Amino acid sequence: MAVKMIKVHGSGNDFYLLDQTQFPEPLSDADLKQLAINICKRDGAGLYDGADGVLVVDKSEHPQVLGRMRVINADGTEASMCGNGLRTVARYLGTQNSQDAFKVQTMYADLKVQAVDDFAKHVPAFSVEISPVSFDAQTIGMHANNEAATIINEKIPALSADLKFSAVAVPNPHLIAFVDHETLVGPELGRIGKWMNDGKNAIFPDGVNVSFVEVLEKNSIFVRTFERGVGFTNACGTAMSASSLMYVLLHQESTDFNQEIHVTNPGGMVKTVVHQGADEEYWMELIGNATFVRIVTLPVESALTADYSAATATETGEQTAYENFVKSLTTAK
Ligand SMILES: N[C@@H](CCC[C@H](N)C(=O)O)C(=O)O
Repeated sequence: MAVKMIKVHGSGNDFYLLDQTQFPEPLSDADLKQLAINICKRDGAGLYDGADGVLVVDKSEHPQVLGRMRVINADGTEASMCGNGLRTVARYLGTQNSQDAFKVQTMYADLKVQAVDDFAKHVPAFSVEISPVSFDAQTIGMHANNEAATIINEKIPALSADLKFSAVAVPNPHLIAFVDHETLVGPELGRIGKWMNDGKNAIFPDGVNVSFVEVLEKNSIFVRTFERGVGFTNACGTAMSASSLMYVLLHQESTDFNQEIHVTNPGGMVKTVVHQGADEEYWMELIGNATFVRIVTLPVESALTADYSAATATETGEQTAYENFVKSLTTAK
């Protein structure tokens, strides 16, 4: 049996999108895990250029929901949410069903998605809802500062003598520190990210996505992320949304809710808007590219045994358009 997948990305955070409805029977969770571990490997060991994860698309029985997204990280673990991935799944389901605005089922919530104006020619874009938000240590899976119930802009001495962190689930767990430029590009993010995702540490036993954020100017931030289950990534959509939330909450003297925030990352840029709902709950809009790079086909058995000799690929041409878009951002500065 052949499997068809689309290589997609949002801000260079790249995935294989796998529609389970193409099979008479969906792949088992064990097979999905093995597939992700195999095909996502980098440096020529995986399928083409590898990936940060696999986005599994399936049917949803929920009302007004066009499909369900599951996120399998490159190491085979499952994540509760993926912001960059959700935009590409939204594009996929929207095209299939000829709809522009609908909901997608994710692990903890049915999230609103909507097609928006292209970022540039052949750079289609989507806006997706990021929620629910929680600062609760138990929800985040955090055991820090003598079992503190929340950590918002506070030092965690076990992690760093200098940096202040905020821990937030959106709903996947994030640890965020606002830093200067030197720290942003320095080794500290890798040290903390690797350590907090080693599966042995007592602070985040289930791992956490760690981001360093530099404020560039009003409503403009740069976010660099070490992702749980992946490592350094070009961009993490939920991290950029969580960082935008912390930016608004911690910089109330100069910004506020409902304002557009420009978020740059090593792979490109997105826009975010932080909202506070009627019941005081926070939610974010994440707006960015949803690029389809190539269509890949190979026998399922080959994917499960990491044999890519029979794989075929058709390029869409969108990657060149995306790279030109990113170049134009640098030239515009
Ligand atoms: N890249 C994603 C987040 C993927 C999940 C993360 N690695 C986790 O385990 O929580 C995004 O764009 O949000």
